[in-house]
Amino acid sequence: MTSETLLIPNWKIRDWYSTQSDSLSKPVADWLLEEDSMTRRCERYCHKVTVQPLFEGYIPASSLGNELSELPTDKRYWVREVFLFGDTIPWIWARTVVPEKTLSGPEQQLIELGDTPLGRYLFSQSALERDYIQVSLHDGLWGRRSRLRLSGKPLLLTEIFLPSSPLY
Ligand SMILES: C=C(O[C@@H]1C=C(C(=O)O)C=C[C@H]1O)C(=O)O
Repeated sequence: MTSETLLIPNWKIRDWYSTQSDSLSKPVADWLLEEDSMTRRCERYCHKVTVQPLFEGYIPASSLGNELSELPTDKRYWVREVFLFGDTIPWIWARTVVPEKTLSGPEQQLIELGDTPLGRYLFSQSALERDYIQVSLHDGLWGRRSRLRLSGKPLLLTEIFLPSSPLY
């Protein structure tokens, strides 16, 4: 299955709704409620994790869906969408939305990640906090949305677990 056939329609992300987490089986909950790096978790299930950026750039608030209600108002937002691969298999589609005000100081590195997994930066920062994790089930695919903070500055991370992911 090529990555092109796995594009997750953004409208699904914009119309995100959370699913009652009490409906989770333990194996699925272990994945979705992972507090540590998802990249590091995936590395336990393959030889190499790689990330393929699909989109990186600034977008206005008007292009965000209900992600806007989870983030402070800002002039524009840095959006990064990637596929995360376990060896050659696409396992996760991820979308990160970062208010421009978050991109101050060392967080400016977030716009220079390229094919470096976001987790390599996030989990090297002592000032990383996770406000919450919401879980969701869209068309049979489990997903989670985390609001993270770096030195108190927020960003929103949505991860959709693709059919070949070891979560299933
Ligand atoms: C956020 C992490 O990194 C992974 C890589 C991402 C990226 O490179 O944009 C996004 C989400 C994760 O699946 C993580 O390791 O927890």
